[in-house]
Amino acid sequence: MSALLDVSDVTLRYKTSSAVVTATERVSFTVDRSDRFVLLGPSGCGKSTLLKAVGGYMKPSEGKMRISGREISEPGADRMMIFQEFDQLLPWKTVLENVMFPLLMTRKLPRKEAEMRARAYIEKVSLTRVVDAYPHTLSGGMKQRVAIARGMAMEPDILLMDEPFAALDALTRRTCQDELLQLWAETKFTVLFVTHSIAEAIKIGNRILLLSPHPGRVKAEVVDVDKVSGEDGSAARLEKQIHDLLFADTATAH
Ligand SMILES: Nc1ncnc2c1ncn2[C@@H]1O[C@H](COP(=O)(O)OP(=O)(O)OP(=O)(O)O)[C@@H](O)[C@H]1O
Repeated sequence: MSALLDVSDVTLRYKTSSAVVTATERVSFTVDRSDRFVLLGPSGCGKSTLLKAVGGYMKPSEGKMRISGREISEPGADRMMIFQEFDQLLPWKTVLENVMFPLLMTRKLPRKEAEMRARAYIEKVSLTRVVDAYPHTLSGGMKQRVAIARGMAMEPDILLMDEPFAALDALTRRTCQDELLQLWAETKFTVLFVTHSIAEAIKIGNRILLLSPHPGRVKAEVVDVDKVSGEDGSAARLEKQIHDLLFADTATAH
């Protein structure tokens, strides 16, 4: 069976008026259906850039990206992005209207079905009681859950999440991580998740791709994370192993 997402030897560059910045170099990985695939690496290694490219917002300078066998050339409703920022919702629309918005914009569903679909996903993220509220009346965690409901309601082939919980306090962050895993257990969606937190990568991912510092290159892939971190004390051991892998060069350089 071929992979849902196939990233093959991808180099991503930014060309500014004064310089060319190589964000990632010859990165390859594949994501299968129902994977919780994490891109992990230090700040500046190109994780967000990779996600942007998978989203279709940036073209590789070299290499190819395919989703369900089709080359990625532009954004599409088969890939929904969820960002870190709390301001990704439309402030003049209610929670319900925000979740319905992409369903209507892309003409995926007629209004009545879109509303039913949106209400179902709002319930999944436990926000039914604020369905008619405006974003400015919600906490950061609630706004992120609305963004997740909006992405999931489109039932895309893959959800692209760029450090969605990074700006939350520790307790809310843990709750949101637990909720995401609960949602995954219910619907087995596919997610490509960016983080620079090793602990978050181990908690969220079943596979983790480790990227080197700028420019990002693949250092290693950790597979079967569920199995490893399910055993007693093994999450802590895995966290240390990943830390050592990620920072091996830095340690020897100093
Ligand atoms: N619009 C841009 N123009 C020029 N260079 C950019 C642009 N966006 C990012 N970069 C550069 O590309 C590299 C990768 O950035 P990117 O944001 O993808 O990294 P990241 O791993 O997601 O980092 P962080 O965890 O801090 O968000 C960095 O060197 C960054 O300065």
